[in-house]
Amino acid sequence: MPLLLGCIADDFTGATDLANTLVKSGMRTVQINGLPGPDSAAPADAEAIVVALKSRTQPAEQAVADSLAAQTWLTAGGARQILFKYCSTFDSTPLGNIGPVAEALMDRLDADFTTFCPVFPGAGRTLYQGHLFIWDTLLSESSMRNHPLTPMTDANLVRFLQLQTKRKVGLLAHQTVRAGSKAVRDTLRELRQQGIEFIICDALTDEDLITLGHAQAGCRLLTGGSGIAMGLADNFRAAGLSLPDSTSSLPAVSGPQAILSGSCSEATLGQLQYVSGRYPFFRIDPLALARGQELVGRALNWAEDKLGDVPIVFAASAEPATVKAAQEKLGRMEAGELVEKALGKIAQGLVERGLRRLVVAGGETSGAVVSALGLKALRIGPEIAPGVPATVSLTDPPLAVALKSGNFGGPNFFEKAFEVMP
Ligand SMILES: Nc1ncnc2c1ncn2[C@@H]1O[C@H](COP(=O)(O)OP(=O)(O)O)[C@@H](O)[C@H]1O
Ligand SMILES: O=C(O)[C@@H](O)C(=O)COP(=O)(O)O
Repeated sequence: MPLLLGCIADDFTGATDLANTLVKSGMRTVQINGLPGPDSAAPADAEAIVVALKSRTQPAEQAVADSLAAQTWLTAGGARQILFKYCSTFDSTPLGNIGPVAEALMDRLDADFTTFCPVFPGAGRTLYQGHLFIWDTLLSESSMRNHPLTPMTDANLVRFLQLQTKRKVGLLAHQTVRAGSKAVRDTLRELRQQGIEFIICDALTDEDLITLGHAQAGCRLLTGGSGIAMGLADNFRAAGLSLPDSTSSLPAVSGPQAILSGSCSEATLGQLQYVSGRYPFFRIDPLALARGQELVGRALNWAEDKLGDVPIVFAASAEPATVKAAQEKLGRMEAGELVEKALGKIAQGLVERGLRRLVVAGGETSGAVVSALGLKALRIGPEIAPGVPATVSLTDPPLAVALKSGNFGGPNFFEKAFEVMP
């Protein structure tokens, strides 16, 4: 079966979230971590490939360059449609990177418009009249307003995306989505005739997302959260490209287990609280790292007699006031990088000491850890929680890995992850 769908995810947890949706919709999917070399071949049996980048928080120019390189590779591999995946909470800053990356992809693919829909009802993300809600709360009033790298303080995505682009941004409202795919297609055409090239799409339910997906059969580019992928497999089937059912079984991986967390999201803080006292816990303090304390070595010595069946935890995660204090001393990005580097080195040290089963919390953190470990590709398995699948790395020996987006999962997520992981 040839490659059908090429996806570019702006972070690593987002990539596994999308790959999870694609596998559930019946597409054989492989996740590639980081930019593939221009000469590396696309995996032969994948119908969908998700390239995981760390472009959410890069300078916009770099994010654009990496995204275009990923698109070039995917298109050369045969992808008929490109999906740019960003966060269901639209994580970005007024400077980008969602707008600039979408513009560059549109130009490259010669598309005259593209749609934006971060909606993920399973995780409580809905969009109504252009306003993004997290369950019953506007994005700007949710804990996302305190995000360490991309604080989100405007729930009106039409207004917010307009700050990132010179293209005219408009809205495809929920009434149209409810009216079905034909109404969506007609309205997209009308909006384009009015000179609107960036179209934010309302959606409240999985059904709405499927309608939006069906309406965009054959479009070269679409953008959104993982939910926008729900209807795409149907389009390929309808075009006569029969997809065999993908299997979500993974090879069993046994051995010592650990959790690495750099996520400061509310859900992660609750999940860490749940395991503190149950699992051995080592705290990483960015201020201590900045003072040059050899925390990585200490963490690995501490782990030496604890690595085993009971997961051990390394976490820098902290409440907003503590994060703010560290950022004021070190800088926002600098504090993040210090922590990410330390967690990456700890992950390397743990694998050298026999670690085989790993859960990472946080998108940026996952990017840093997976890159430090050189896990170039992941096979996607069963779902642990909405948006978080169990995966196994295509390395020798394989590692069982779960990459958890900051705000995903219930309070007992970590416990559940080790149960579901193969
Ligand atoms: N105590 C801390 N102080 C400052 N920054 C931190 C702290 N702990 C983690 N960070 C940084 O915060 C960022 C969290 O982002 P990420 O890993 O994407 O988590 P999430 O998925 O929850 O958004 C990372 O760059 C991480 O290194
Ligand atoms: O769409 C989502 O919410 C996730 O797939 C995602 O991208 C989350 O990012 P992090 O919270 O930074 O892990």
